[in-house]
Amino acid sequence: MLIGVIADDFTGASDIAVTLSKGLEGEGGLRTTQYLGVPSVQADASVEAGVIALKSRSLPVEEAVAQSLAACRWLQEQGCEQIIFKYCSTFDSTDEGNIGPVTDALAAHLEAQSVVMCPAFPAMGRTLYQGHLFVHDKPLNESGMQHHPLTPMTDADLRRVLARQSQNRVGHIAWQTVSAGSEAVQAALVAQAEEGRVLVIVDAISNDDLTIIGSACRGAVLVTGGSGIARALPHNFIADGRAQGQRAGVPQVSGAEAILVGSCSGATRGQIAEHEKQHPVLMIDVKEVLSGATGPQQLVDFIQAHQGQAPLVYSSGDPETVRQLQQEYGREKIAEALDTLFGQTARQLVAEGVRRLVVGGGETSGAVVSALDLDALTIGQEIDTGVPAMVSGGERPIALALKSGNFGGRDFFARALKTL
Ligand SMILES: Nc1ncnc2c1ncn2[C@@H]1O[C@H](COP(=O)(O)OP(=O)(O)O)[C@@H](O)[C@H]1O
Ligand SMILES: O=C(O)[C@@H](O)C(=O)COP(=O)(O)O
Repeated sequence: MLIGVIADDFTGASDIAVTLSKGLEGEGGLRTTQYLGVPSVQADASVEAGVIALKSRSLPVEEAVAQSLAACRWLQEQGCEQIIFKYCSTFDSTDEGNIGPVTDALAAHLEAQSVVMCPAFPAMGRTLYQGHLFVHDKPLNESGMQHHPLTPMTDADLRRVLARQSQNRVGHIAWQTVSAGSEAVQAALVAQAEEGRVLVIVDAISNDDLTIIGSACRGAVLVTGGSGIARALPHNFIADGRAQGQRAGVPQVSGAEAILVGSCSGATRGQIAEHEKQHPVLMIDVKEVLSGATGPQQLVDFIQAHQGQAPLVYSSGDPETVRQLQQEYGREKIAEALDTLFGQTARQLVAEGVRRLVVGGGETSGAVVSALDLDALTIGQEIDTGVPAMVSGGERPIALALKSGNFGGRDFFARALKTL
């Protein structure tokens, strides 16, 4: 294994897995496998990039650090020369962490002197300029992310956000340096290290910038960012003749279907509204879940009664509904109850023969996939930017699409099921 990724959520893991397997246009990427948690066995020798999906974005800091270090050690045991810590392109975190503390711990473990931190994902409108993160034409804190149920983002200056989370000094490499090329970036990283600035926010506003940064990261033991940071990293190994470049295969699975959605993002709510125009949709009443009046059986019954019609169940609410519910019951209590509900529903559905599953939301995907006890997923065709079709191993494979809340076109849900 050449590149090892520690991803802080499941949708983020599949986003970077498809990026590594695609590589640069016309060249191809690495043979990539996504693992669900830290594997207890060795990886298959054919794997060139291994992505470990954790559900650590919203864990207490100590647990997130411990799990990330365990993942890092396993990846090192598999021979990885470069570790990537993948977080969200909208830098989803709280003032306590977990991006800063996890990067601090990985940098210390790997003895990295300066670490690139670049969540930019221009293909999805996330650009980083003068240390400030934008989502299309809005600063992060006006993009809708200020309403996120678990990790509300209220500051677009990532240097400030990171300084609140990290024990290390935070540095910055501005776009003007990036645009001067990879040697300029390398020299700037050395200069930052000499000043003791270990965590270095690096601007990027285009794929060309990411290619320059990727080239500057040749030989770096630790790189961090959104999936965009990985687009040019396979090239370093392919150019050295250490990998051949490959194209993603298309998984084919037939069987019953379900769509489970817990993301409350504006994009996802728009996709649900679009889906509802032509398909059966069930809204979950969160209060009834908390009182025990609604459980997995109702969800399973709905999905089974509408097989073949792309049935969707969702808990998603608008910012005002979420705010009121959280005020009344508490953020963690709701998230835990919904995670349990979606996890149990998915388990029952698979036991009853569902084989094609689409999930909306990172935490929600983590809850669903963890409940299914899958180990490794093969990466297939990209359905929409950052969302691949994936297939589990074993005699009864399951096809999955795990959609980040903010990703996908308006008709994503129906199209995803057709692709699986
Ligand atoms: N109606 C709701 N009210 C409050 N919280 C909700 C509601 N529906 C879902 N949630 C919670 O919101 C969070 C959404 O996070 P996630 O699944 O990661 O989506 P995203 O990909 O948009 O971040 C989950 O923790 C989920 O349990
Ligand atoms: O980088 C991204 O935007 C995604 O890969 C990601 O991490 C998605 O997280 P969620 O929006 O919580 O699904």
